[in-house]
Amino acid sequence: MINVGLLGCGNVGHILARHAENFRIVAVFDIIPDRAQELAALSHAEPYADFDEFLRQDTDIIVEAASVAAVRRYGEAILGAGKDLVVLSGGALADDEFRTRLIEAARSAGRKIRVPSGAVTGLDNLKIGQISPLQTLLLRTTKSPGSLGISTPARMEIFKGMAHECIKQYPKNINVAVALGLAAGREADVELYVDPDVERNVHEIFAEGEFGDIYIRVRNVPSPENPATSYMAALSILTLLKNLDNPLVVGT
Ligand SMILES: NC(=O)C1=CN([C@@H]2O[C@H](COP(=O)(O)OP(=O)(O)OC[C@H]3O[C@@H](n4cnc5c(N)ncnc54)[C@H](OP(=O)(O)O)[C@@H]3O)[C@@H](O)[C@H]2O)C=CC1
Ligand SMILES: O=C([O-])CC(=O)C(=O)O
Repeated sequence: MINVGLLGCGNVGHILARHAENFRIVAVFDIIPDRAQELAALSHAEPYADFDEFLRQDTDIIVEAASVAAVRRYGEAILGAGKDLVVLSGGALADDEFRTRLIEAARSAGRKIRVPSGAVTGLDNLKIGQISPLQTLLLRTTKSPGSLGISTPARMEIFKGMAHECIKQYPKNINVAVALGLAAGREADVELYVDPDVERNVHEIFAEGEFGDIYIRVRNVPSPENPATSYMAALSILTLLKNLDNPLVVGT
């Protein structure tokens, strides 16, 4: 059984706790200690208000489901402590200098940084872009205005540009764009829309290269406690944890 340390006790943290079947959450940490206490009670884990103490616990892997800021603040320490790290807030890796440092910390410690597919599909074979560069990589995301704290009567484009700029402006909403780029070996262009007529978080991926072209549309059900976060993101981490020890690896 894999011992997991959970960094971030919000919406995704709760879904993981409710479905912890082939792993055990042993330690939890959140910037808000009451949230850690509450989730610890639900998952039979120990809550920690002190991050260093959290890190000293007997965990194999730390799952980050907190924020871009949390990855930046704690990522290197987690790897340095000899733990693997699952990064859901992959937007933190848009910063070249930080990403290089984090990868170096993982290499030195002989550990892995795992970026789950999160709220999209297709990361597996978009990796062919690392071999045969993609000419086009575009993510068009549409969410409800309320999930971004915006009010508008009609569909509205709120961002158009590169992923590393978009994640600076919307760090809780477009981590998927950075993950796409990391998989494909080139940064994604992003168009971000809010639309009062959508009830789902819609991610459309357009890619083109020597291989041909791809169009993927993911129409995600928002998760119950945070409509900006798709339920699929939590399922993606559960799947990653389920397969960690599986000798059979399917998908590129
Ligand atoms: N890659 C992907 O596909 C996806 C990524 N995400 C990302 O995953 C993360 C988790 O999502 P979700 O569970 O819905 O978010 P929530 O806001 O529901 O939960 C996050 C929890 O982590 C806490 N937290 C934030 N920063 C820190 C920190 N520095 N140290 C400790 N705790 C911290 C939050 O506290 P507080 O509320 O005070 O900030 C909150 O309690 C978000 O960053 C989100 O953007 C989400 C969906 C898809
Ligand atoms: O959950 C989603 O649909 C995407 C998301 O919030 C993110 O990538 O940060």
